[in-house]
Amino acid sequence: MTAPTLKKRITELGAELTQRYKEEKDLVIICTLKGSILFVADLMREIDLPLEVDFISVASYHGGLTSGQLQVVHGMTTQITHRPVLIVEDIVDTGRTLKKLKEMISEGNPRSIEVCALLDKPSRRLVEIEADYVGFTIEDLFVVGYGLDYQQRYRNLPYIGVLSDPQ
Ligand SMILES: O=P(O)(O)OC[C@H]1O[C@H](OP(=O)(O)OP(=O)(O)O)[C@H](O)[C@@H]1O
Ligand code: HPA
Ligand SMILES: [Mg+2]
Repeated sequence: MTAPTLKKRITELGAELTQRYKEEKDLVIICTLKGSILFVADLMREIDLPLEVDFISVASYHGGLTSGQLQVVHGMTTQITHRPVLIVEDIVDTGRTLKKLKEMISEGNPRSIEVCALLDKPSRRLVEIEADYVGFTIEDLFVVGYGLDYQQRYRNLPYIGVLSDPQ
């Protein structure tokens, strides 16, 4: 996925989300660190509404290729009670991260919780969960770039590519 392809799709997602949330007040965007930082930075500039952004740090891949235990490394401070929450994720793979995250966030009693994921790998799903807005549906390939890492590398690539020969 080239940088212009990403930009075009993110512009579309931003317009869709602007329509979705325009009647609501107090939108909170929750970005999952670290993978979603580039995506949220671009997406929030395409949402033409007042909003608040916060970050939550959860890690399940621990830098590698396979998903393990979900760890909350850094929580968020924003009050989300009775507010519409949009979780922004870079990728939904097995779905474990998102499922846990949604459970945790719903404990804060928000008005609604929706998920916008840049990438969706449905063929890898191990738990039942779907994002409400998806940028691209992809095959079962390990991808890097535009925030996504392999052992903490490649996040700074401006495009998304397939990791060809993981070491
Ligand atoms: O659907 P799953 O199989 O749970 O995988 C998806 C999650 O895994 C990755 O995070 P990671 O744990 O690698 O942390 P990072 O964002 O800091 O790279 C990715 O950013 C998603 O949050
Ligand atoms: O394909 C992927 N790439 C990088 N990080 C990931 N976390 C889950 N799936 C992936
Ligand atoms: Mg990672």
